[in-house]
Amino acid sequence: MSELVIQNVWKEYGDQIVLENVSLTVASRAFVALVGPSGCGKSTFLRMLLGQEKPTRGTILIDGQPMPTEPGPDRGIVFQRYSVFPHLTVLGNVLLGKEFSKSRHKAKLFGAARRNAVEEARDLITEVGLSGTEQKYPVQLSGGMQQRLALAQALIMKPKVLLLDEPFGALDPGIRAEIHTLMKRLWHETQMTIVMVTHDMREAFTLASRIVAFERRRDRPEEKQRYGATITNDIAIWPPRQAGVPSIFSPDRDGPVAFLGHRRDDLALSGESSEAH
Ligand SMILES: Nc1ncnc2c1ncn2[C@@H]1O[C@H](COP(=O)(O)OP(=O)(O)OP(=O)(O)O)[C@@H](O)[C@H]1O
Repeated sequence: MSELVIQNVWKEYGDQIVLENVSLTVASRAFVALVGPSGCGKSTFLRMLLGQEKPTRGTILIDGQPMPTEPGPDRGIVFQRYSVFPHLTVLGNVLLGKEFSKSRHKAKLFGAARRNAVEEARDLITEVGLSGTEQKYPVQLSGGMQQRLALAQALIMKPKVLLLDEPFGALDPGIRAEIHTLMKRLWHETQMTIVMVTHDMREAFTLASRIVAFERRRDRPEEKQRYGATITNDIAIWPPRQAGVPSIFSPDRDGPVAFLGHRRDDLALSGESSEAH
């Protein structure tokens, strides 16, 4: 639901140039997969989109505004591991964002606000296929279930942009395929803009609307530290994919789109309808 504009971004750590002159416009409701060799700066790039790291040079705009210098509720993130809190139950993990957004220090909700938040959290837990696990702790869940929980935890804040750092990298192939189907459905329902780092090209082609490859163009080993990675390939998936518009061409097309609360308002106005697809 948000456009990201990255303009001539460089990232350096001391003498090391990690990213060199990266420019990229990510359309609203796109699903971009970032691929590239290990250590080329994909996670660093994602952290800049989160607002956790600042570019050394260049600008990042979100919906035309400079990227805030701190993570905020409009940007969610899921990592390969450690996205969820081990000492909180499933319900507690999903509620956490809501609690912090109400009271940074106490992180508690009361009365009707709590009841509404609990209801919303339970709906989301059901949505990601974890119904019945509300009182369990992450250690009692499988890896795939923990990643479903991490998605619910990120989604409760209704982020406009979801950042995924190899979220399914540690999962077995079968579990991964299941969670891919969920991920696609959630993308269509929420119509978020998604940027996902992955090492798995099959995953990139299964999920993304666009694949962007980072690499060091100039690669003289003796000068490696002095060159950063930049975009060397940019592939648009055909037939085009867009959140909210499941494709009839896709062999693994998702079921009907239900919309998770933050439906794109102009969908009805433009006469588009998910039922038509
Ligand atoms: N906070 C930091 N301080 C100093 N150097 C850093 C920092 N974060 C990342 N780097 C360096 O930046 C480079 C890129 O790291 P990054 O984790 O972004 O790569 P990546 O492409 O995501 O790698 P991988 O695919 O292996 O996860 C690495 O050489 C890393 O050591």
